[in-house]
Amino acid sequence: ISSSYIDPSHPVEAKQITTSNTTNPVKKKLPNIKILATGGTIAGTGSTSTQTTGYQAGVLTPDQLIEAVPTLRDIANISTEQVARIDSGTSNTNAVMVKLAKEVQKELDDPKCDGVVITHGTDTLEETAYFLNLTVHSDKPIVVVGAMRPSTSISADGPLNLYNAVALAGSKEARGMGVLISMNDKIGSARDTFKTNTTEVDAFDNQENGSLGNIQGGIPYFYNMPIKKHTTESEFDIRKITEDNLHRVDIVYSHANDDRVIVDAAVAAGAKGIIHAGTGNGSIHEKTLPGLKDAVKNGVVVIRDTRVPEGMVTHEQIDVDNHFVNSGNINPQKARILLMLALTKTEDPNKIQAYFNKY
Ligand SMILES: NC(=O)C[C@H](N)C(=O)O
Repeated sequence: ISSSYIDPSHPVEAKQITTSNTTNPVKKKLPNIKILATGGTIAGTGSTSTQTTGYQAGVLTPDQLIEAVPTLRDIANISTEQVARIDSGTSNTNAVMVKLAKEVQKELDDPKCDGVVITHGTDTLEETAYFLNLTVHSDKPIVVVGAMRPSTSISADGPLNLYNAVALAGSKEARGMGVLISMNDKIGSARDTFKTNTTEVDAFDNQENGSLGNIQGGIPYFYNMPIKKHTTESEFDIRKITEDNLHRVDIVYSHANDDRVIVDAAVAAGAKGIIHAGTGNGSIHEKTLPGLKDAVKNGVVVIRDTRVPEGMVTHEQIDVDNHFVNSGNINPQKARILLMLALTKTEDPNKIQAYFNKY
């Protein structure tokens, strides 16, 4: 991999590599895959081959990414587009997600396109993937992929991750599975996959929700399918959503000695929704609770979620005393995505609870 990748001793300026819009002459039997690039570490460069933190994300163009993996041409007809060029930890926004989702929809609506791969920074990859899972309408494969080491690193993980993602996007097995996250030879659903490690290559996991499968030798093997509704069965539709439709939703992280200050600040900032990442089974500190009750009185929807990675917060019905919606087993950052979308339809906590049960 590293020999076909950029020589780490000579970090290359974007301009020095010939970029091209001309892909291989179309080979009949290969799937047509669109790569939509958004930046991230997969397109990042460092100043030495051992720099694995503090590098610059989103430097390489998508054509540079595919030039680094020549065997991609053997498995797909690839075309590329740069949708954003950001570090997803510092610069991802609702606007970027909306723009990307509209692009994904546009590509998949083209009968000639067989699947889409999105290259993305890993920090907020799970949020973008879940947004796409709930808003794009297509049963064609949609695969989101990133890397933990920059392209210039020894044993960079980007090339194989990208190869696997393209193989997955071109497979018939991935059809109808919703948006998939493919990293480190694993396949996970956008809903149930999340980042669990700050720097290691094996940074994404599904924990108790389980993975969907693995990729070996460029072949995807599925063992499970997502049970929660997605893509073609979703009530949310990116063709009808703009950035302006998405209300402010804040996440409040609970802790010992907590109080209502952050909740009040969120309400003052105009939040229409608050995800309360409580302790344990969605516990809310007694000093925070009055703030959340007042928020509800002011028309804010409160989701009772947890900061604990596994287990669920009592499901299926709202907290009748306080009109808080229970999150089920979705983590706070994904709950923010779902609540933003739910608020485009209703402010009724009972209806929003139904969305949390379904998606
Ligand atoms: N590994 C990565 O991609 C991290 C990077 N900060 C990003 O999210 O863009």
